[in-house]
Amino acid sequence: MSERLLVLCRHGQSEWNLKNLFTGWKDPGLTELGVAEAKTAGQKLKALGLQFDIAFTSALSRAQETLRLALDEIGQPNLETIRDWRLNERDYGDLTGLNKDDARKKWGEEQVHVWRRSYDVPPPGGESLKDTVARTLPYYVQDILPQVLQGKRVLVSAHGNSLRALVMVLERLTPEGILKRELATGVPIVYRLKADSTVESVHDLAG
Ligand SMILES: O=C(O)[C@H](O)COP(=O)(O)O
Repeated sequence: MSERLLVLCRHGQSEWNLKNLFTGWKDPGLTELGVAEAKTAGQKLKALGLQFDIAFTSALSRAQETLRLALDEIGQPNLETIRDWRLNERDYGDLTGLNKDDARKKWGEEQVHVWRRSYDVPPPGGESLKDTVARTLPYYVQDILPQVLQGKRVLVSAHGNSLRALVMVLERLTPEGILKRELATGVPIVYRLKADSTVESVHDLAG
């Protein structure tokens, strides 16, 4: 029986995560901690005996670098990898580059939380989670899911909000449910899917 294995992993801490800046489509590299988180992610997957047949990542270097470091740990440095902008972080629009605490002081805690975590309220000039779902979900359905259903073991290295978009669909979360769903940096989530593409099991490798 095929495994129908799908692992989603948010990139390790980036330079802008450390500085607490809205990042979106900007392309900072990983911090030392981010590098360590990426390696730990690979070690955890290896410890579970997981191997992969194909990987997907975004067009941004923090996700690509996380994938490279994790695959080195797993012992699959040359795994076939597909990069696509549709897995990029949500575009944070006019907030990009601003400090998140400064934004809270300027617009208030509640407004900033709505921009960061609501389903359909976009930050000024940027993408809502709904807009992000509108590009990541078709990509998942057309390019990633068929590989999983064919029995390929799939690893996806991407971003907090592009992965929240997929988690919302996989875990059938409501717009209220996704509000509270946080993805930690460098923590793989291991899904096994049923033949009908719904989730059979989910295992968050935090801690
Ligand atoms: O783009 C960013 O700033 C982060 O990667 C995700 O930020 P968030 O947790 O504020 O959505």
